Amino acid sequence: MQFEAFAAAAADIEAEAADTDIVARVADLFREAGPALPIVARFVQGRVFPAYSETKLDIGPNYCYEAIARAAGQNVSADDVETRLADVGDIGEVAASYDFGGQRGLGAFGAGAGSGGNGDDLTVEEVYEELESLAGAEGSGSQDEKITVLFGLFNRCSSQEARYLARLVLSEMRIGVGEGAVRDAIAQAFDIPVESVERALQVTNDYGLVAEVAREEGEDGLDDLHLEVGRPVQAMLAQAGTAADALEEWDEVGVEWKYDGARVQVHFDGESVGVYSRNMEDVTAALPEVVEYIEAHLDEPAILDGEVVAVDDEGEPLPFQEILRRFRRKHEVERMREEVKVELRAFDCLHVSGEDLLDAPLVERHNRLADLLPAEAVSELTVTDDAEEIARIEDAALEAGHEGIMLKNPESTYSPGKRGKNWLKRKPDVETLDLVVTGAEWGEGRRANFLGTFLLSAWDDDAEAYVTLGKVATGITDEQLADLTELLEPHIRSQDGQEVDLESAVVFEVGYEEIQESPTYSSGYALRFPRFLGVRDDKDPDDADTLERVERLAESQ
Ligand SMILES: Nc1ncnc2c1ncn2[C@@H]1O[C@H](COP(=O)(O)OP(=O)(O)OP(=O)(O)O)[C@@H](O)[C@H]1O
Repeated sequence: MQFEAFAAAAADIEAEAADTDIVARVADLFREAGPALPIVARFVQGRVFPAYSETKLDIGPNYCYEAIARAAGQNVSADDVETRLADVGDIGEVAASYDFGGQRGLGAFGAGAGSGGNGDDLTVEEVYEELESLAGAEGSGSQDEKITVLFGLFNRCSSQEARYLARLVLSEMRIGVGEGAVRDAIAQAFDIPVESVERALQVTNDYGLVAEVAREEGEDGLDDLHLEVGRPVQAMLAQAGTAADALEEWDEVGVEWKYDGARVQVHFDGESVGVYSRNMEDVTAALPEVVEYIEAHLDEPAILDGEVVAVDDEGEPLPFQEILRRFRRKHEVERMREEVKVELRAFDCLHVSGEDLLDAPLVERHNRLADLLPAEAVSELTVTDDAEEIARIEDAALEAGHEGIMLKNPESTYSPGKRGKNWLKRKPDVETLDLVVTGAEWGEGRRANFLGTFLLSAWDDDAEAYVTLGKVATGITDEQLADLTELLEPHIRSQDGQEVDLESAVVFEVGYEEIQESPTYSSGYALRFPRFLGVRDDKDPDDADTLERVERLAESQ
């Protein structure tokens, strides 16, 4: 495909406003692209190489300005280019403003310039090959080489071509084509259901490949694409959520500790290990412990998802920043290794021995994972419908120095790159409330001799009275119940069946997930999912939180 035709299409696309028109125009471009289709499918998003590719252009803006200046002619310097850029703010526009064709033949830097003027037959494939060679240039003199290659390209560009070449090189394509638009355009161009294209993109992460397979082999070909060890896929992501949300959505909840480390995808082909970061960069060299651990313990080819955590000498977790230090100082791995130890906590398994598990339910994937590695390297997954148990796991996670918990739909498949509702991250209560206990209920059965459920209140200045906010029964051990009963019994004012009325004397610190407006309690608010955190022995009821603070917190949520 002529680069001029690509540039013309890019200009058309840029001029479209509506998403459907953009998709339609991109689909046309894909149909016209011929053998250049895989390249065009990336260029149109401003990408030269596939997202997972190790090859990066890695060219500083200054080199691009220099190349443009050289192509523009002897009177133009890189500084001039930069000054113009400061005025217009778009490198494409700056590049398009020079008349490269008119300058041709001045050619002391003639690389690649020989053939032409405007309308030169520069093809998309040639642009790609040149950029690939440029990305490969290493060592001393490589920057000069890069400038020369780029100069050669600009020198053959019309003004429209220069506009999109400059933007492509500096990763500033910005013609309004995102991943979703390319996905939809592939589906439209080759008449394939969007879901098939989407799935193929998830497993390959390669827009060029998917576009080509869609055209050549249709839906069946796309369905035949699979995960490949060594080709990272995007990580499944989480939304913020609460235990109450999870219990409302699903019959049961898969609960895991949320480790505070760095996300990694571990690829093992049976012999060697590749470790990729959340944005799919190869971080194998920075994490030799992970490589050694996998080599020593994993017997089958597999793709695992997990977190690397930094630990101290006792194996206690260290803050996330420690891991970042490892990534930053990757040239000093051996020394850093002495300073900051890292360990893998795998929590998912995407592929084992040639079998893709993306469509298997979480519980099955986790079982497969548990079969592959020693328990120490695998997250513990508890499936439960019990709010108390979730609270206990959260307490244990925080106690062990971790960030909180993850709540996962046990039935859910693995969706790469999706921040959906099947994974919820629950971080600990940011705010807590100190509330006065104004009532309680006697327990039942084994707990009949203990006060069990506690009514929580805050002082309302206007009403000059305590108003109720909710009842807490979660987060309390049997032992604590005995102590609390002993503490509160002397303050019982009256009793009606199971329910007791208490004088204001004891203050509880409680966590909660949300404050909702609600007619259920006399304050007009209700705490969602309140949890007992402790008795504030150090506080009198007068020092407890007031309705005013509750109102403020409710507003700021
Ligand atoms: N057991 C676990 N299961 C899934 N993710 C976990 C687990 N433990 C720790 N994590 C980390 O938590 C992240 C989930 O939150 P999210 O997808 O929003 O990522 P994030 O944007 O990096 O958020 P955060 O800053 O909260 O980690 C994962 O990317 C992973 O790095």
